[in-house]
Amino acid sequence: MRGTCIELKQLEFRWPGATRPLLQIPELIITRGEHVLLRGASGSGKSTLLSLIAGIHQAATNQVFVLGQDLGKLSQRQRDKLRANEIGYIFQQFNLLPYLSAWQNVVLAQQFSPARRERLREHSESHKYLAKQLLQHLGLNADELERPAHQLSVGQQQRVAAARALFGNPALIIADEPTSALDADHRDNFIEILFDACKKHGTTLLFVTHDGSLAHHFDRAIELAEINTANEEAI
Ligand SMILES: Nc1ncnc2c1ncn2[C@@H]1O[C@H](COP(=O)(O)OP(=O)(O)OP(=O)(O)O)[C@@H](O)[C@H]1O
Repeated sequence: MRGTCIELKQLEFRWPGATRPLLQIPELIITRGEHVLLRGASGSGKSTLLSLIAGIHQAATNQVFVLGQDLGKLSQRQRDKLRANEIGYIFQQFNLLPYLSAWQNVVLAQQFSPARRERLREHSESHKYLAKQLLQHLGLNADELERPAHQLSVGQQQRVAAARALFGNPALIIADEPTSALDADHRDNFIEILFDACKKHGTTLLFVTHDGSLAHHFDRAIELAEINTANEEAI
C-alpha cells in the first residue's frame, strides 16, 4: 500500500472578482510514487490547480490534502514550510534569482528546508559540488554553471529551475510545462534525468505539458476538462 500523495475532495476555486468558479473538482487522488500527466486547453486552469496543490493559493473549500496534510488547516507559513521541504515546483516562468549563478540558484533550494538538508546529508560532497553535478547531468557546461541566471538562455534557465526542484529529493515534483523551451535532444535528456530521479526516490510527479509525445512516460494522463465540472452548468 503506497498511500496517497494528493487528494482533492469537492474542491472549488474562483479568482477574486471572477463571477464564476474556475475549478470545481469533485475528487482527484494521486498515489505516492505515481507519475501523472495533466492536460487541458490553454486557460483551463492547469497552473491554478498546481498552485492550489502546492499551497500557493487557497481553495474556498478546504479540501486539499497533500502528503497527509490538510492544507486548509495550515497557515500560510506552514504551507510554505511544507512546500520548501516536500515539493519541488518547476514554474512556467522559472522564478530564478537573476544575479545568482546557476549553481547558487540550485543550492538555495535547501536554505529554507531542514528536511532537504537532512536528505542531502547522505552524500559526503558539499552542496556546491552536488548542485554543479546535477546541472552538468542536465547539460550545462562548466562556464554556464558560474554564470548569473539572467545571462543564461531560456532553455538553460529551465534546466536550472528543474535542478533546483530536484535538489534534496522532495516527495512531490510539480512541473508546469518544464520542457517548453528545450529542443528535442535537451528535452529527452531532461525527461530521462527527471524520471530517473523520481524512480530512484519514489517521488510523485505531477507534470503539465502540451507535448503529446511525452505521454508514454507517465503512469496515467488526466484531462482537466474530464475532472472539472465548473463549466457544466453553463452549457
Ligand atoms: N492571479 C490571477 N488572478 C486572476 N485570474 C487569474 C490569475 N491567474 C490566472 N488567472 C485566470 O485563470 C484562468 C486559468 O489560468 P491558468 O494559468 O490556470 O490556465 P492554464 O490552463 O495553466 O493555461 P496555459 O496552458 O495557457 O498556461 C485564466 O482565465 C486566467 O486568466
